[in-house]
Amino acid sequence: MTRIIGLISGTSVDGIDAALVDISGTDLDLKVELLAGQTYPYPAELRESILAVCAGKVISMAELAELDDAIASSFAQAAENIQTGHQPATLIGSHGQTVYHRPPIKAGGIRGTGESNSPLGYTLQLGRGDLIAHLTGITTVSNFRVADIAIGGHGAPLVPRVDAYLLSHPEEGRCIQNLGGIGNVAYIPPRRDNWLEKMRGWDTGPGNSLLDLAVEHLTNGAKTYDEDGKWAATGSPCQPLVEQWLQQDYFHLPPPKSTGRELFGVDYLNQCLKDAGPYQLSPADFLATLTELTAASIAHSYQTFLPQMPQRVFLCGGGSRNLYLKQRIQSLLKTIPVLTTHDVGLSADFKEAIAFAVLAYWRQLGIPGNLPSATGAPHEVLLGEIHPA
Ligand SMILES: Nc1ncnc2c1ncn2[C@@H]1O[C@H](COP(=O)(O)OP(=O)(O)OP(=O)(O)O)[C@@H](O)[C@H]1O
Ligand SMILES: CC(=O)N[C@H]1[C@@H]2OC[C@@H](O2)[C@@H](O)[C@@H]1O[C@H](C)C(=O)O
Repeated sequence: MTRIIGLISGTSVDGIDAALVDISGTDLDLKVELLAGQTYPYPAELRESILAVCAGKVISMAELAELDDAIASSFAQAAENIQTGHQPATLIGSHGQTVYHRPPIKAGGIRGTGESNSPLGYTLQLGRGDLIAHLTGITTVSNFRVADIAIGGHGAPLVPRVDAYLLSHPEEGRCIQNLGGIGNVAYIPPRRDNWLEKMRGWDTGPGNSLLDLAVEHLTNGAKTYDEDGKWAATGSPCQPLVEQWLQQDYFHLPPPKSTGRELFGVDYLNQCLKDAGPYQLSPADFLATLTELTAASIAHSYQTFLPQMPQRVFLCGGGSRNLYLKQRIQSLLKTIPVLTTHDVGLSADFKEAIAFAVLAYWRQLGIPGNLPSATGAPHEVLLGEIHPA
């Protein structure tokens, strides 16, 4: 048994999710016990700097170094805090903070910004692992995405392989749908024959990113998200707009595919606001329409790209707390029950942090972490760089 800390700040940039776990086994015998899970919000100024860079703000190399280290220091602090009252961990798996993600040309081609002739994708997670190791005195694995990108993959999503070993079922086909800033799915067929090869995974598109940006816009920054989806629930979706938005190229691109705030960010929201102009929607109707786009993009992608529909869907990530979004996904998936991973014993809030603890553990054991059918990489590869304490 190994005690490990998993750390991630996702595309919502709401703060650092930290999980302290005990891990044993390696694949089908993999067991994870969550000892502690916490979200540590970023200091407001740091969050603003990160969001500005994600939205394309130009900064100097010196400012980049400063931001990298400020994020690493916050991650190290989160690692210290999560161990309080527990025996210390011997390893940290730190995803860091994505500030830029560009999918590879061959495997997808739809890029938000920064066109380049390079066939390889490009991804940048700040919060360097060497500083986290230095500050905590704990060996840290970081930079998980680059090895998959280097062989032509998307470097994302990486959680599906962990989902496979923690959430597969002998007879049931399952979709594990993460609703973070961006949404992503892992489809796990029943655990027989070549089930791992038959798995699928991709980024479905917006999770909470457009909703959060809209709430911030509609409240002049007073609120950052629609708690439990209560505001959207008082409105009605504008169906013609949803149909129009669903025509967008990304939703029709076959997986493997990945995306980020470069596409589903501020510019995208501004276009949505422009498109909505003629309909004169109330704020609640506008939010309900964005929620419907999010739900419909997920349901349509299952219907279009899965070899068969799952028997059950398990939501995770912050958006699984948005009851209106959950209800809309359920309604569009009709008779397929929509639950949360919490219902089968895995924290819906800390699953991603747990996953990066598992990926660090696999890295140390020399076990590959990517799932080629989800990232589009030609083969499995070891993920992450090890920074000894
Ligand atoms: N009670 C709630 N009601 C509605 N939405 C919520 C609630 N709690 C959290 N959220 C949403 O969840 C978001 C955070 O989710 P999460 O931490 O899973 O995202 P992330 O990890 O940053 O993103 P990603 O998975 O794309 O990397 C918040 O920005 C908010 O939109
Ligand atoms: C580049 C990047 O940070 N991608 C994130 C993002 O947030 C959700 C989705 O887009 C997913 O592809 C990925 O994160 C999770 C942790 C993953 O790799 O599985």
